[in-house]
Amino acid sequence: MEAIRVENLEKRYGDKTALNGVSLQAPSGLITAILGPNGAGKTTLIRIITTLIFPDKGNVFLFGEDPFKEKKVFNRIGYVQELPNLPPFLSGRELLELSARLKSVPKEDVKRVLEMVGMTENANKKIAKYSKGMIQRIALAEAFLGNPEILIMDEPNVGTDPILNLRMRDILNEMVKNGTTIVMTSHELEEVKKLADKVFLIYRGKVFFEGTTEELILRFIGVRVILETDDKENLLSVLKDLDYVKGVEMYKEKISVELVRDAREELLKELILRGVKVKAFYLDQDLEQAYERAIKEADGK
Ligand SMILES: Nc1ncnc2c1ncn2[C@@H]1O[C@H](COP(=O)(O)OP(=O)(O)OP(=O)(O)O)[C@@H](O)[C@H]1O
Repeated sequence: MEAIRVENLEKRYGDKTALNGVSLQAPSGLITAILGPNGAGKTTLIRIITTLIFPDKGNVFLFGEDPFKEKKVFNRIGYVQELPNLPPFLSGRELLELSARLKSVPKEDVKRVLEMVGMTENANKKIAKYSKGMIQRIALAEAFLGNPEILIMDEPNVGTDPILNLRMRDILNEMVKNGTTIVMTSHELEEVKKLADKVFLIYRGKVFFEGTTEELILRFIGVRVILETDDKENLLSVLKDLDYVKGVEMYKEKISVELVRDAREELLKELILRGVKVKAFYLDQDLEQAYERAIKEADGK
């Protein structure tokens, strides 16, 4: 069953349409990423799911319940806002203790979440004195309080350093293993590629693509295999004979081979059979390029 279901959401700000009929489902116990260029409608969607704003039309269901009617469902959710605006006069620890009380989470959990985000040492400093990354860490810690069943994060990687990103990946994977459903928006495609089980690409208030990152790559780049060999001549002569090879591009050490269909196995067998010594053979996984092409297609270019 899906933890989050959104049906036909519409939202206008004056004459600006932010959401133009968005439907999506976030499957339970998986990580779903919402992608899209600036202004696509991602934050508007997250704000409606978390009931911070009302939609003009459409429905939201969290565990099958309407959160606009069943406020109790919020005890089961952790939420990280885009560019969190935390009270500067509190320390990180004070904020978390306050949140724990509001969420009816035992105070001891504050220690655990501070450790998770590496903020134990800085916990007693006032938020006013925190760096951007530290604020983000505390916002994440707040969302982790009480082990939420759904974790919703709007651009969690803004301001975070590579060490935290690495740690975050472990934390999120661990949470998912324990059954948490995660929904995040992000412009950090490398993080998305490593984390997301499913992505929704939003463009001008509509879902333009839904699938895995691999499917996004296959649809917008096609099947491209990257080969590395010291035996380029032999390789090229084999490739010339194969009707499923659409194009070949040469780079310094690599050769990119575009296929008309997913004939990876056949190609590898053929190369081995004809004695081409292949050092590396892998699918082109350039999510950034696939994303760029998807946006161009969405834009009708
Ligand atoms: N409070 C508001 N008043 C008026 N227009 C708004 C408001 N909030 C968002 N918009 C507009 O709605 C559209 C969607 O904005 P939204 O913030 O949801 O996009 P986003 O995909 O989250 O963008 P970003 O990647 O830049 O965070 C944009 O055109 C934006 O200008």
